Amino acid sequence: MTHFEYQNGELYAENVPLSSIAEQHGTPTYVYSRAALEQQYRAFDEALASIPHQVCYAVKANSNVAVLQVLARLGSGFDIVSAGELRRVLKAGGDPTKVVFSGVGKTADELRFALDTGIGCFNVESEAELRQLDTIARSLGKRADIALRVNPDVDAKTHPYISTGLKQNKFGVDLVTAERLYREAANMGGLRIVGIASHIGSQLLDVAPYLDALDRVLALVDKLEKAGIEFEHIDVGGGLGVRYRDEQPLEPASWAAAILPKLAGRGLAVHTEPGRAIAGAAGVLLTRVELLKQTEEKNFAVIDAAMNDLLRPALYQAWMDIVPLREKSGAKPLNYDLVGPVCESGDWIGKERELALEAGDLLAVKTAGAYGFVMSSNYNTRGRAAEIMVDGDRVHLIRTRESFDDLIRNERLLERRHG
Ligand SMILES: Cc1ncc(COP(=O)(O)O)c(C=O)c1O
Ligand SMILES: N[C@@H](CCCC[NH3+])C(=O)O
Repeated sequence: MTHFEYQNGELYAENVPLSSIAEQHGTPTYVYSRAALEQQYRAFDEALASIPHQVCYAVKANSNVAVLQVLARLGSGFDIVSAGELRRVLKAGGDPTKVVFSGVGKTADELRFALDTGIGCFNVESEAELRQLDTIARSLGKRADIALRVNPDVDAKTHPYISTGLKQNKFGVDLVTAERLYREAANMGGLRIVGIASHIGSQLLDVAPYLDALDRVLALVDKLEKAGIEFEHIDVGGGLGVRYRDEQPLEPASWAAAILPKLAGRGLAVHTEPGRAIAGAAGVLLTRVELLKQTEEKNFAVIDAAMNDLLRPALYQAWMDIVPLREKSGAKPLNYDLVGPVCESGDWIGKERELALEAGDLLAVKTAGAYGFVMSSNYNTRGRAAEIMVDGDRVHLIRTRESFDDLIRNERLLERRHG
């Protein structure tokens, strides 16, 4: 069930008409549904209920502290990739012992901070990181709980920019290196082996690559267990896709039903790191038509949301659904390219859409809750959008729109030269 639906020709978020939010808070504005976030988190939690498990929401998908707070209250763990994300989790009241730290470039300061915070697991992505973590942990008189992120070299059949489990990708360590490193890690005084991890890509629509990756990872687990190395958990990563257009994504329940038999009888807990599948359909981006512009070739609708607000179309040629906040009856649709005001030809949000538009119309870009606001920038000195959380009939402003003062606050004029 979606939490963004039309009632009497008006698009609602839960019990609130989105046009009232656009009128009160302006556009562009991201709007999230608390009920949708909760529903998706619970879908994963329940899908894995038959074995010990931890759902670690991938913070990078949508890191607003109110979003994290909603999930923390349900008992979610978190997959982080920076100290900044860890600070957000802590601010949101997340339990540090349920945090896993992924990422190919963790700095010494980040490792120290995460050790001091007592996070649940470091998902180590290289030999250099393994050695550095061991050294830092020993210098602090601690032992870091680790998993190696294994790169199983499987094709997740997704956009090349969001595929992560092929050997040409920068993520993780290959299976042969992982075996050697586990044996070495077992003798490192600053480390404690607790798990093994893999994450093969994002927006996956098929379970086959997960099963393929799992077979390869479990073969390594078997080898290492024979050598006396024991694991408490296996982290199967995130990556489950959502429907942007006509994709048929797997529900968490059918995904879990496919992978869990492979883990039966092993005594391993399972961790997963979904981002998009929890936050994607829980958000929309509200935007207004600034003006219409006809050229010889095209009908353009210039809207007030641009690539700096929502990068996915420009970066991945991603198709995202764009719908009016108020359905119009009788108006004749035309074929529009919906473009933003940024000075780049790649600045479009949708191409060749049949819509009946006038200046001032309000629109929603759907399924924008994941990799939306988090990938926004200040390009063209545009402030970042506001963010709103709807909860039943309540509307919470969870991030104010960035003002011009916010944008230039940290910049300094050169000091005048003396003499
Ligand atoms: C290590 C890791 N875990 C989890 C995720 C979340 O992916 P998704 O949002 O596709 O579930 C990512 C991003 O691809 C990732 O790199
Ligand atoms: N930003 C990507 C997903 C990246 C996943 C992180 N490794 C997207 O919008 O599809």
